[in-house]
Amino acid sequence: MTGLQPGAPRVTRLILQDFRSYPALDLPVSRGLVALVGENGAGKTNLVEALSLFAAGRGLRRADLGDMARHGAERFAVSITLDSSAGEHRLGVGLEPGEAGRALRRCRIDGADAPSSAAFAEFLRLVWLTPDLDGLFRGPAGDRRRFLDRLVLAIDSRHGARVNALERALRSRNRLLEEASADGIWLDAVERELAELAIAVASARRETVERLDAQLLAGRDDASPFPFARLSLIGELDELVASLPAVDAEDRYRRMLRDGRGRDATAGRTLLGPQATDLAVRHGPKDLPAETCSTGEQKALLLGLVLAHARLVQAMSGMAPLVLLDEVAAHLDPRRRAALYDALEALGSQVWMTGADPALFSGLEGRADLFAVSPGRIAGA
Ligand SMILES: Nc1ncnc2c1ncn2[C@@H]1O[C@H](COP(=O)(O)OP(=O)(O)OP(=O)(O)O)[C@@H](O)[C@H]1O
Repeated sequence: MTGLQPGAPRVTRLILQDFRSYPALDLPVSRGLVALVGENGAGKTNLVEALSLFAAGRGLRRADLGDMARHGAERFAVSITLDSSAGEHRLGVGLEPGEAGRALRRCRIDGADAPSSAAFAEFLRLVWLTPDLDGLFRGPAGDRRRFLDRLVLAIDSRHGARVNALERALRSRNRLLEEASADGIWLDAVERELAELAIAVASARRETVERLDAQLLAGRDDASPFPFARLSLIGELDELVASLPAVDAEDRYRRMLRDGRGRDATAGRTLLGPQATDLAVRHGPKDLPAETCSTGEQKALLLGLVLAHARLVQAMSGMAPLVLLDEVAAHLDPRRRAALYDALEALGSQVWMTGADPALFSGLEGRADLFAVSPGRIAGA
């Protein structure tokens, strides 16, 4: 598989130092499709996790950086050489011991310090699918919100900072509501900030959901083994944002917050807002809620969604995103697996896949970089 669009960002070298199970690794990569094969616990997910650190926000395991340093090590470094239409660049992420025993995240671009991982968005975008997401449609709404925010983040790297600020503002309001003697002026100020952030978060989510839904619908192919999904947002605030200009929605939400102080104080949390939104997903061809579909159908739906998202990221950022598929091929029957490889080829992105069984990638000899992973090291297969 060549499959890579001319100019699409691709990793040509991955270097790890004391990252997870790898004391040191220097991996040259040449193709658009990269398959990592090895036994359970060999270190395949660790490698895609290392790449996920170049996305804004948390990595694909949502782990703390401190847990990523190899047991016994205080620091780690992950560095990639990235080739794209913007030329060749060296990007790095690491953890270094800082003052007073506090570890510090370091981000580097071509040898210079970068403020945060959001700065990498100028060079590459990432999307991923992991086994954790298998139960997404049946699981709690909070997991779908997190998934949704990750979809937004791949398009708009400022979304992570927005969501973090919203969570801080919600905590401040909830704390003030707990204090019986809370000063109304403080509450007004916190609610003003909260309303502004809430509308910004809800609008960014809405924009992504609308675009992605349109992308899914435009690419619908009823014969495809990856059925198209239909997406919508459920939530009172989302209805406000859909029906009013942003400034009016913000005013209305601020009033709702003020009127709901008593109710929220009793509940111990802010009941209304983007923290209560849910992402509704339907199986397009069957017109049924995703959570009522079979396990295999849900997986195929999710895969179709992630592939459409990758296309949307490309359309909006001008960059074919790196795609990380952890343990995805193993769940597919042979027809769907062959269709997946065709779809990935058509995507034009660099795609990193993991799997425990070499037979999963047997159709890809000569078309993909196949690496045999064993604890702490990798051999070309
Ligand atoms: N900070 C760390 N230091 C050293 N080893 C670590 C660290 N974190 C995880 N590991 C080791 O990495 C291994 C897990 O690697 P990984 O999750 O990449 O496996 P995998 O090949 O994806 O396996 P599976 O097929 O079971 O998903 C485990 O043996 C674990 O003990």
